[in-house]
Amino acid sequence: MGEPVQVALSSLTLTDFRNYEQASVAFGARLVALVGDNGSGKTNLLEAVSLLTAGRGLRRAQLDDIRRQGAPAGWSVAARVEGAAGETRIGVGHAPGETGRRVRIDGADARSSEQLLDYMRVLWLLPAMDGLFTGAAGDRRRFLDRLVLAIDPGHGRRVADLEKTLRARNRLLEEGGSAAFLDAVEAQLAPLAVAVGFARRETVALLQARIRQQGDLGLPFPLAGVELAGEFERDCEGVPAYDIEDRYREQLAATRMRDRAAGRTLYGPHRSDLAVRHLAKDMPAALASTGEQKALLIGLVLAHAEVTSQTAGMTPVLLLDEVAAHLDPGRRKALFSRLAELGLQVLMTGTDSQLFVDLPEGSQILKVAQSTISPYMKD
Ligand SMILES: Nc1ncnc2c1ncn2[C@@H]1O[C@H](COP(=O)(O)OP(=O)(O)OP(=O)(O)O)[C@@H](O)[C@H]1O
Repeated sequence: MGEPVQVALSSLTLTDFRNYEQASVAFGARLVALVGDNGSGKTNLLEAVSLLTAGRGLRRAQLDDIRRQGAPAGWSVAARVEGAAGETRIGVGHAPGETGRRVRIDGADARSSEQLLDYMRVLWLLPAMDGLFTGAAGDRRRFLDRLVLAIDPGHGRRVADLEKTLRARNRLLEEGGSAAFLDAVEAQLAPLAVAVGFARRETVALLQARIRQQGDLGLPFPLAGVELAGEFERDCEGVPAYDIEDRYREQLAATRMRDRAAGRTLYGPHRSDLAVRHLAKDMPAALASTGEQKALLIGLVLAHAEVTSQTAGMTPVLLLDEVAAHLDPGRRKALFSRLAELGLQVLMTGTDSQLFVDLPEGSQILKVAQSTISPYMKD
């Protein structure tokens, strides 16, 4: 496979987006640091970029909550992205009363946000993800689905359809729907479950392979062992897809009473988990120290960025919110040089420009203050 296309945003314009009334920024480098005080709008800027891809963005916010407080009309984010097709103008927006997010590509309305994945893949790490390994399985599953989405653009739609169909089954159970209706819904559910499970397994296998190779790179980030976990996953091991589909349908039909009593479907890929281990210590990631957990997550995201570059043929854009602040200077430097080696565009935030002194030559430091973004000048 050839070299991946290096994808990068060259500009971003925000209109009535969170704390920004109108702000524009030109990105002149792959590694970009955003420096600003607490509450200045750094994460909001990353959120704007995270909305330029399929999904609900890094805060999973309601579309109308994003609109700048007091703004009379809707919000929008417009960007220029350099990639295989040269420069493409992409944009998203929402106005009060509209049901979904509007997506524009080169001046024309796009059918769905999935189309944005043709131009850019985006992944993020946030302070809220510090507890990912110790927290709820649902958060890890969502994180995994985001990893899958960057590699396999159809995954978002499949997961959304799976969730919708599960809700339909749960509603039917609750309302005492007929067996025929339940049969029909379960017949829809089974292939979706198989497709979602299969896409997750593929991504996890690619990550496992990449992480094994990362061992040779000598990076100061511990290697993460990743595995899909859960009853459904266990039952699927070594079973051909068509058998899994049949078995899942049978299982659903046999557990209607139990699921009705529970008020939800208790078995399926919607209950799967991503099990992460600290390989060198041979222990679950949840038992590693806070710093080790952060480093594990960074290692995982670096491996994922490589897998995305290879499988999608384009480098992903990474959003690293307050990641630098938690690393010692040695690890920070190692992270910066690895990001530069991988040719990724990375937008990272911090409250202190000192955090970014070791950025390689040619990186860009921007200052975020009073809802404006400007080149950083030393005081
Ligand atoms: N819809 C909105 N309208 C106006 N302002 C908003 C809206 N939503 C959030 N804000 C404000 O945007 C400001 C910037 O938030 P943001 O999370 O980007 O800060 P930050 O620079 O990342 O700070 P920190 O370093 O504390 O994480 C906050 O003061 C927040 O109250």
